[in-house]
Amino acid sequence: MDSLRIRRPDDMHLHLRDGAMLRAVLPATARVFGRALVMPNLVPPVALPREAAEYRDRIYAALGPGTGFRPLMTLYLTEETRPADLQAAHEARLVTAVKLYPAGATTNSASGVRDMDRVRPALETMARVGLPLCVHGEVTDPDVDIFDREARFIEEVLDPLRRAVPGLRVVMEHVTTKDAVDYVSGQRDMGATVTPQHLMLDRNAMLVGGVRPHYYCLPILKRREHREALRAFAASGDPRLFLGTDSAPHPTGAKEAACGCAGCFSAPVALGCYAQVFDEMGALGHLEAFASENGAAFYRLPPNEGTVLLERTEAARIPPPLEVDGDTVTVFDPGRAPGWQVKETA
Ligand SMILES: NC(=O)N[C@@H](CC(=O)O)C(=O)O
Ligand SMILES: [Zn+2]
Ligand SMILES: [Zn+2]
Repeated sequence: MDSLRIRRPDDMHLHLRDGAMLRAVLPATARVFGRALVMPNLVPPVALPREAAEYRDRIYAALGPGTGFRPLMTLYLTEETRPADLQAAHEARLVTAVKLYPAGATTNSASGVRDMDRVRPALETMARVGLPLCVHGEVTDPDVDIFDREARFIEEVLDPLRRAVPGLRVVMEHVTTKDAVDYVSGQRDMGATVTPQHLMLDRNAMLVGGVRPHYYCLPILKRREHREALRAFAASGDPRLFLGTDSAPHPTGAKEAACGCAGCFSAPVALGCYAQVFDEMGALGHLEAFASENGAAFYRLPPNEGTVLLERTEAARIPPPLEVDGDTVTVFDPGRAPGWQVKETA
């Protein structure tokens, strides 16, 4: 098979940022994806319905006319979030999900949750009205090794939370471990996203022969056996798993620094990277469900109209850095040609 036409996909985990960065990175996503679940970790966070509406309007303004792209908005859960606001934002169809960041877990998570008991009423309201919770699944205890933080989160936070609030639909975002795969598979009311980098790379790629800051993201790349578990899970066609790039642009200067920040800007090459992985796994037949159906079904949205045509190619090139505000944003490069690229959209 040298080309593959699939229904237009959705990116169910995307960072668009704001201002000049938003304008620079948005076209790469809007060209390929029908919709994207837009993460709320701006500074300050998108925590109130009014802020989500204003952010949505800024995204539409940056998009300009003539694209069919639609941002799906999220709210940032804080210990001050009012359950009534969540219900109203859900009923007005303003937001598609609510995002839980454990305080301090990742980029721009300082306003996140410290004490899960304080958000229990919000979670109960969400379960009642059918508003999903997306989680950044890492504990933040400084005594827990960074490579163990996802597994510990499942045990100590995620499973207790799901037992305490039955019926709450939860997406474990950017899964990185076999532990997450083992937990998610077989559960009801659960979804999971996985990024291109966690399917393609392990921690050796980041650390052997020199430190590669453009591979540094959170949760951090793990050892190979975890990557293999993620690839097998994707190749299995499990309907719980769907496409969420976690494309997370940062200025090149902020990544190539003594204290570089976390996030890979993968949007321009993401769909080709996923296709490459499914191809390597002999599972291209499951790519369309992963990219274009499972996420929409989880969020109870109709699938997109339209299609994208992917072609197998030796000539796929990683695009040059984008220029933003006197700096650049470096595009994720998995270190081998993605092997597939988007030829056209219809
Ligand atoms: N994944 C990352 O490493 N960074 C994301 C935040 C996140 O998704 O955790 C970002 O906003 O930069
Ligand atoms: Zn995250
Ligand atoms: Zn993210």
